[in-house]
Amino acid sequence: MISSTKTLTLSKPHLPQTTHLIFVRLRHYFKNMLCPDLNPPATVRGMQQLDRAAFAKTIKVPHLLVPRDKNLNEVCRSVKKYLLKMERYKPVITEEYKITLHPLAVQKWEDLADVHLEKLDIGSEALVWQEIQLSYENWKYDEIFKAVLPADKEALSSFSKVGHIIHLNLKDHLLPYKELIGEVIRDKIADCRTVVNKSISIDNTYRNFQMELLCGEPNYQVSVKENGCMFQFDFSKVYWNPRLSTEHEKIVKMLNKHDVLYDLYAGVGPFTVPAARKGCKVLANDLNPDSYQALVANCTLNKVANNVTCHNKDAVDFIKQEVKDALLAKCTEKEFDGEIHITMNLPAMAVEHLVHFPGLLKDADIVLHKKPLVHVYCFAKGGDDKKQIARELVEQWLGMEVDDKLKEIAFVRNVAPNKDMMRVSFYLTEDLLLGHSTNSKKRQLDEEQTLSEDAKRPCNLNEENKTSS
Ligand SMILES: C[S@@+](CC[C@H](N)C(=O)[O-])C[C@H]1O[C@@H](n2cnc3c(N)ncnc32)[C@H](O)[C@@H]1O
Repeated sequence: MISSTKTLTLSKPHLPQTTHLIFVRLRHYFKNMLCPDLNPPATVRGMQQLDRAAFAKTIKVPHLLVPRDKNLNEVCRSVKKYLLKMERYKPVITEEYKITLHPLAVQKWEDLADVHLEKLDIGSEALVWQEIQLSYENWKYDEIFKAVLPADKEALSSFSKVGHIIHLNLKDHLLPYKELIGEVIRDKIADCRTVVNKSISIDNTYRNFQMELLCGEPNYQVSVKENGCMFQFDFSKVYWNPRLSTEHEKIVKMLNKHDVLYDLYAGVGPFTVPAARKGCKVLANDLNPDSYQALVANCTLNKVANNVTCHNKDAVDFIKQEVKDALLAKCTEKEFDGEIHITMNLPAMAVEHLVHFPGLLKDADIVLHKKPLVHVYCFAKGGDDKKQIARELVEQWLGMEVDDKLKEIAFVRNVAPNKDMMRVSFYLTEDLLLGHSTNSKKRQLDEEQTLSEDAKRPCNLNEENKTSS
């Protein structure tokens, strides 16, 4: 089944601010969570093995018994805002001419004064308190987690849905509850068949999450839709992050039909495939053989294989061979009226690979007609000015300042406290590519030989994977 990928954030109760007091009060007044009777039984707190039966409870709530000779629909419309709304609970029992009202909103007949039931010839004797049975079915997953998980610790805040898989990144204090959390999510989220948690032991050269199955089928082959394209891949073997869909879209929107794209860490194709669908010619590369296979397959799936050439190698080799050859051809091609874009989305180490661009075309006796635009991603940690941190990282590895080359520095997403993923978009100028502007910083780095073999190694991103979700 094809499904879109998304990130779900659990609702958090928040306190009213003075200026919006009345509005917020109204909005939250009827929130079921404020009414202890409507919450799951207190006895479920701390439950680690899901016992659905333990959620059963009987409560007394107000009902309107509508006389049989009245128009039930008309009465329902009048009291609509006072209905008891709960998951899988029908507040109007047509056969019995009975309407369940919210116990916080209606405690006495006068609470219904504003709907003027007397005009419908209904008197106060119609309001009665009767028992109803609630069960596990009547609560959403966030209400269940609020009732079960430790009240004094950080709640489960968000998770991602990738096809039929729900992907969690549980904090340590929630690990004892992981099976329960998995089961509740599978029960409550439509289309969810598998729930996984990011595991602690990490081998993440290829940026795929090491995951532990919490419940459901051990089937990680997913089909997802993003930016109008379909992607199929094994989520346990490749990188896919639904939180990046907006960023992918932003880059693809920058591209025009006659542009070319060099996608250095292409993954399964979220830049490559939509770009090729626009008509761009794409050179795509990924080191992970599983990503490469999925990339090739996704190009075929989306009928864009003719526009894409895929490679499966280290990005450093790709820069020095395919990108170099392509730049030599495109930058000097007078008839080429498009732009050249280079995407480098491997935030933990792509900036290091920038060191291979200065002087990349140095032996060529050419005049460049185009300035390729690089979109490089990085993590900016600490400090207040993340744009400045990102810029300095790029300058450090490029070995020069980027004042005259900069197009944009953009915030992409927050990955951990005080750590943001950023994009620096800058032009590779003729001076840079021909090696005329390499400054002492680059020479110093070269001399120290810190970059030669190190920058070719596949990344080891333990730190990022511990914190980002
Ligand atoms: C953060 S993911 C980005 C994937 C995709 N572009 C996206 O936006 O979702 C980084 C990708 O780089 C690949 N990768 C890691 N090290 C690499 C290297 N040295 N050379 C080329 N690709 C590499 C990983 O396999 C992974 O697919």
